[in-house]
Amino acid sequence: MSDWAAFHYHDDRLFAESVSLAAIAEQFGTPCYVYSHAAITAAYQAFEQAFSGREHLICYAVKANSNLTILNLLARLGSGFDIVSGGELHRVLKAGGDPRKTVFSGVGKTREEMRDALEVNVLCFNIESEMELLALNDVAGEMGKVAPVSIRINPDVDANTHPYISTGLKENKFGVPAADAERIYQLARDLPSVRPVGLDCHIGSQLTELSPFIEATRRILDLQARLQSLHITIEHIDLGGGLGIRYDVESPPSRQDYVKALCTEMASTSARLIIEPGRSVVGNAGILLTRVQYLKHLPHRNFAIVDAAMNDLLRPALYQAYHAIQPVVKHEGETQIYQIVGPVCETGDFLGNERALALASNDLLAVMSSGAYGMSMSSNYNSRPRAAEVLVDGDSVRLIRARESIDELCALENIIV
Ligand SMILES: Cc1ncc(COP(=O)(O)O)c(C=O)c1O
Ligand SMILES: N[C@@H](CCCC[NH3+])C(=O)O
Repeated sequence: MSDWAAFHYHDDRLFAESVSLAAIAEQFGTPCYVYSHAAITAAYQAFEQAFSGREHLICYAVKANSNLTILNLLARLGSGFDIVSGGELHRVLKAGGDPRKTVFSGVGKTREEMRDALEVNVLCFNIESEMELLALNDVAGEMGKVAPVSIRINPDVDANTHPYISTGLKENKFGVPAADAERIYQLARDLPSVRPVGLDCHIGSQLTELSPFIEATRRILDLQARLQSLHITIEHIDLGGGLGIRYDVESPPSRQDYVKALCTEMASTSARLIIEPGRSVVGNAGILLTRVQYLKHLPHRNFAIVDAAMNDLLRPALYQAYHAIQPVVKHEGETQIYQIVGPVCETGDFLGNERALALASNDLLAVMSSGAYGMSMSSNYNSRPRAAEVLVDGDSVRLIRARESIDELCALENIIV
């Protein structure tokens, strides 16, 4: 399935699989995230098939989209998970995910989160500093356990992506410098309650070329050889996530070419290959459905004020990220250039700039490529309840997260007089 194939026009009306988005807006209201079961399945299976027999594990990065139904769908497809918090661990377990196929990443795991993960025997902790290693050794020791660990290496490779989502440069907070790795692995080997089992790196997100992945893999393999000479044997190599998707005119490598390139680099080792894709599994499997409230035609600029905002989809405001915006029903009318903005009281609250559209009040728009880092980064800013989420499968559409109510927004607050 090609990237946007799940969302297609039929007689000028935009559909998700076999369901019209206008019908979804009618039934569930807007703003509403709409995901395609077929697109998620196809993306996952494209990764899976590309390994063609090589020992591997796909650990879907939960942060990209952590809806329980989506995690459950991926778990049933055989996916493992990459988590970065106790909250994400809880979601994986609740969704039926297997903790023994779960890797725990993140620079600031708390001792309580370590305990919870040890309790359920996660596959591996991706350790990001020496202090964290010592803390885990301590926690595991208290529990009478030995924690399996990988050290996340910062390979100092430029991912050529937005600076906020580049993670593998030496100035980034992630991982340990390659120069310190041998010493930290020896420490891990000698500590009583951790056991080094893997090597880990993740250089950034929305990468559109293979070369940084290849460069990072080579540096990791070099390190594996140096560890072997210290008699530290690595059972798995986790190369993280980061494969980009098409938002606009990008042409990232296919999932197949990406996996094949990693497998080629890894041909000399029998270590199991782990990848942690997030965006490339769910990004183009979701859209944000929103309705135009008001149009404001000014001499110098036209605004379309829609009912979704930066609290629903933060990426444009945070990274000036581009998301295509398509009419749900194409109609006649004068095409004008609009800034598509939300109701939030911030000038940075926009979903798209300079978009040529023929619009009328009450029109529906689809903000494309919103399946990853959309709902999972949403907030209640301006006391706006979070959007509903639905999953389309063929001609069926089901609510997978109800729209939040105003009462729920205040539920944890007390008035102290
Ligand atoms: C450790 C780790 N693994 C995996 C991912 C998933 O990345 P992506 O959604 O770009 O595939 C991220 C986010 O960039 C991450 O920080
Ligand atoms: N939130 C980012 C990706 C961050 C990846 C987290 N390591 C985005 O929307 O593009």
